[in-house]
Amino acid sequence: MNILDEIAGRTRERIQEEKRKQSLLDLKYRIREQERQAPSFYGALAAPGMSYICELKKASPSKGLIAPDYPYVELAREYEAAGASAIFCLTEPYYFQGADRYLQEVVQNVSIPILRKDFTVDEYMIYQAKELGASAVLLICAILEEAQVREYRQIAEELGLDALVEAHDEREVEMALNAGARIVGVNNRDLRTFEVNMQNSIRLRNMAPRDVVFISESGIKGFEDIRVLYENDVDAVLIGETLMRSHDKGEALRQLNGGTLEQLRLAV
Ligand SMILES: O=P(O)(O)OC[C@@H](O)[C@@H](O)c1c[nH]c2ccccc12
Repeated sequence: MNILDEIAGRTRERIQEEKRKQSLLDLKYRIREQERQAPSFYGALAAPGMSYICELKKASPSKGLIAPDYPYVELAREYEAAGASAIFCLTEPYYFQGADRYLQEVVQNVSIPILRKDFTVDEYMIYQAKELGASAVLLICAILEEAQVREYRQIAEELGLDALVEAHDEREVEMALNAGARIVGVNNRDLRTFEVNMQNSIRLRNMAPRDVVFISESGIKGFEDIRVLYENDVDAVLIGETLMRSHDKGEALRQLNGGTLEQLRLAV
């Protein structure tokens, strides 16, 4: 069994437990009481120029512990001040050491959109994301059927959330588009082997129409990576480890952007 299937299985168990504490019906009821409308994730990324999405990730299966000290609210504020268009907040507890409350607190402390980064395997998780205040959810093609991607995307939409559909190869990009995805992320890291290849998103970019927001994810380390992606019509980049490990987030983003804030139009 590969790591992705393992995480998906563990997530199913976790969600079953959570449902026992609060049923889907109760959760739906709580959401109806909610007044806050989260900022648009799609809108933030569709802006002209390269958009930067920064990730809050304490640990990962491929890298182990990345940030022993994890002041997530402070980090989120730094990302926002540095010009990030959006933030991905890991909530998966067992492999990424995330937590729902990280997301909940971050949402209350920044005004840019936040995506709940988790392994969505049940509609319940989309309602949870809404309750936590997220602007978007992640749907990973490799652990879902096309019909599920479509259904989950529609549920998200009904709740006013965007869905980022993550794909890794031709077949999955096709699946994402068939399921009606408006935001497609291509992971440069093969979650089955952990290998990173930037050409992956460049190669797949042309499969998606121009109005689909296209995100290149993982393994992005410097300006050269970003420049090539930008020249190949990638709308946004998702950066985790490089930023988590840098002390000055503003300076790190400026370097990624080629030493300036203008060249690729980092939105500040
Ligand atoms: O830390 P990196 O190499 O910059 O990667 C970030 C992000 O792309 C990666 O964390 C990621 C991409 N897709 C995911 C799905 C689940 C968990 C994590 C991920």
